[in-house]
Amino acid sequence: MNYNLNKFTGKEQKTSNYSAFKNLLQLISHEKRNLAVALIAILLNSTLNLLGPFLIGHTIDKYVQHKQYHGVLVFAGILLGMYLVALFTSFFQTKLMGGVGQRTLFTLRNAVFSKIQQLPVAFFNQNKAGDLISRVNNDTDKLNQFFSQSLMQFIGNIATMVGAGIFLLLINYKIGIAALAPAVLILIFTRVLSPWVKRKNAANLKTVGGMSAEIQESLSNFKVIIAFNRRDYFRKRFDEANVKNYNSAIGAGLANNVFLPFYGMCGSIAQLLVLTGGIYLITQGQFSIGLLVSYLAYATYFYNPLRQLATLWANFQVAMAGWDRISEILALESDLVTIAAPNTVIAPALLEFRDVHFGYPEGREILHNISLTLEQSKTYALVGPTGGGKTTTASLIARLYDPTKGTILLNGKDIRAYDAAERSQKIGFILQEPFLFTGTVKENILYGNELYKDYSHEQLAAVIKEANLEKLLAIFENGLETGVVSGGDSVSLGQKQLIAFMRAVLRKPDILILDEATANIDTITEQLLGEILEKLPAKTTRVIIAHRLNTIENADEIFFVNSGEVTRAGSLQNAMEKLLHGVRMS
Ligand SMILES: Nc1ncnc2c1ncn2[C@@H]1O[C@H](COP(=O)(O)OP(=O)(O)OP(=O)(O)O)[C@@H](O)[C@H]1O
Repeated sequence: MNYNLNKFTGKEQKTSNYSAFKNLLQLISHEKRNLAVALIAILLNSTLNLLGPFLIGHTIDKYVQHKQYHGVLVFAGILLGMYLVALFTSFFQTKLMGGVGQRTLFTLRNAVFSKIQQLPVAFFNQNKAGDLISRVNNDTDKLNQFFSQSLMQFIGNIATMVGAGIFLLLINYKIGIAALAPAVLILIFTRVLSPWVKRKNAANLKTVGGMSAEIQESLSNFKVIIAFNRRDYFRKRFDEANVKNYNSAIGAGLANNVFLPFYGMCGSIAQLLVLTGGIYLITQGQFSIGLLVSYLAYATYFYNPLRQLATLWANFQVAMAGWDRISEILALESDLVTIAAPNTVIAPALLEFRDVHFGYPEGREILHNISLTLEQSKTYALVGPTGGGKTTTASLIARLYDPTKGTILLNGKDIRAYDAAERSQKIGFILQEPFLFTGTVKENILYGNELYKDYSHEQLAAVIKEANLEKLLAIFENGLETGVVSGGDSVSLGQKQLIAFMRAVLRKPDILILDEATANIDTITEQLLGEILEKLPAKTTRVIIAHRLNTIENADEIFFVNSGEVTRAGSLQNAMEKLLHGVRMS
C-alpha cells in the first residue's frame, strides 16, 4: 500500500465546503451543551447590537427633534445597559469557545498521533518526520483557531447581517433592496474565489510541512553536516524551503485578504445608495432623519459583519486545508492487519517462507520467489553483498512488511494471524541502527517488556544474571541506572547495540534476529555476546546477519542472499567464495 501523504496533493478541492464544514462540526459534536450556550450568547449579542440603531433612530425622532432631553438620557441609559450585556455575552462565548477549541486540539492531536503509531513501517519510510510533526502540531492548531476564534463570530456575524437585512427591508423595502444589492456581487465574488483561496492555503501548509522536514533532517544529521562541511548546502536547501514558504505565505496572505477591500467597497456603495435614497425620500416627506440614521447604521451592520466574514471565511479555508491534511492521516489504515486464524498446517519448521516475493511500495521487486525454513533451536546466518536483501528478509520474518506474494508461516500458522503483541513476543529483532529512548539503561532494556515491568531492582538483577547479561551491564558506568539521551552521544554506538541486545534477549523470543548487531562492538565483547547467544534458552532460533564472517562460524546453516535470491551456501567456505565471486563480479 502506498502511504505517501504527498500523493494526496491536489485532492484538497474534492471535498465541497459544505461537506468539509459538516465534517468539521462532527469534530465538536460532543460539545453540544457548550455550543448551545455559546450560540445563545452570540445570538443575544447580535440581537442587542441590532436593537441599538432602532432605538437611536427612535430617540432622534421622538426626543432629540422635540428637545426632550429626559427621554434622551433614559434611552442613552438603556443603550449603555444593552451594550454592557452585549459585552458580557461576547466575553462569555469567547471563553466557552476557547475551551472547545483547546479540547478539539487536544483530541485531534491525540487522534493523529495514535493513528501514526498504528501505521506500519512503510508509512514512515514514505513520509518525512518533519512534515508529520507539522501536521500534528501546526495543522491541528489551525482548527483550534477556527473553533475558538472564528466559528461563533461567523454565526454571530451572519445573525447580525440577517437581522440588519430584515430591518433594512422592513423599514423601507425600496432603499432596503438598494442597500442589499451590492451584497449579491460579494456573494458571486466569494463563490468564485473560495476554491483558489483554499488552494493557496493548502499550498502554504504544505510548504510549512516541507520546511519543518528540512529543519528536522538537518538537525538530526548535524554531525555529518559539520564533518563534511555541508553547512552551506543545507543552508541553501533550507533557504529554498524558506523561499517556497515565503512565496506561498505571501500568496495565501494575498488570497486571504483579497475579499476585504472588495467587501469594504460594496459596503461604501451601499451607504451611498442609502444616503442618496434616504435624503430623496426625506425631501419627499416620506422618511425621517431618525430613520435615515438607523438606516445608515443598519447598512453598516450589514456590511461590517460581511467584511469580518471575509476574514473569517479565509480562516475557514485555512482550517479546511489543515483538516484535509489531518484527515489524510486519519483515513489511513495499516495494511498489516491481523487476519482470522487460518487452519494450522503441520509444519516441522518454526518459520517457513513459501514462494515469497516482496517489493517496497512503488519500488521494484527486491525478493524473488523465496522458499526457506528455519527450525527451532538452530542458528542461521544470512550473508551476502550489500543491498542483496538480508535486512529485507529479516524484516519479513519480523513482519515489518507483508510479502507481496506468497506466505510466511510461524509454527505452521500464517504469520499475519498473530496479533502484534504475540508476534513481537515471539520474534526479537535487533536492528542495524539501534534506537534508544531518553531514560535509563534499565528503562531501555525493559522497553515493551510486560514480564519484568514491575520487577524490583534486585529481582531484575537476578534475571540479568540468569540471562548472563551481568558482564555486559558492567560496561555501563552506573549499571542499570546509567542515563541515556535519545539521539545523544552519552552512549557509544557499540553500547547502544549492547542495550538493544539485552532488550531483545530479555524478551526470550522464539526467534532472535541480529542485523549487524555486533558491527560496532569490540572483539572481546563480541565473544561475550557469542557466549550469551550460546546460553539462550534451548528453544531459541537465531538469525544472524553479519558481514564479518567470523561471527557466524558456529551457524548451523548459512543462507546466501544476493539480488533477491536466497540460497543455501552449505558451508562457511562456500559462502566466502560466493561473496568473493560476487565482489569480483561487481
Ligand atoms: N525502505 C525501503 N524502501 C525502498 N527500498 C528499500 C528500502 N529498504 C531497502 N531497500 C532496497 O532493497 C534492497 C535490499 O536492501 P537490504 O537493506 O535488504 O539489503 P542488505 O542485504 O541488508 O544490505 P546491507 O548489507 O547493506 O545492510 C536495496 O536495493 C535497497 O535499496
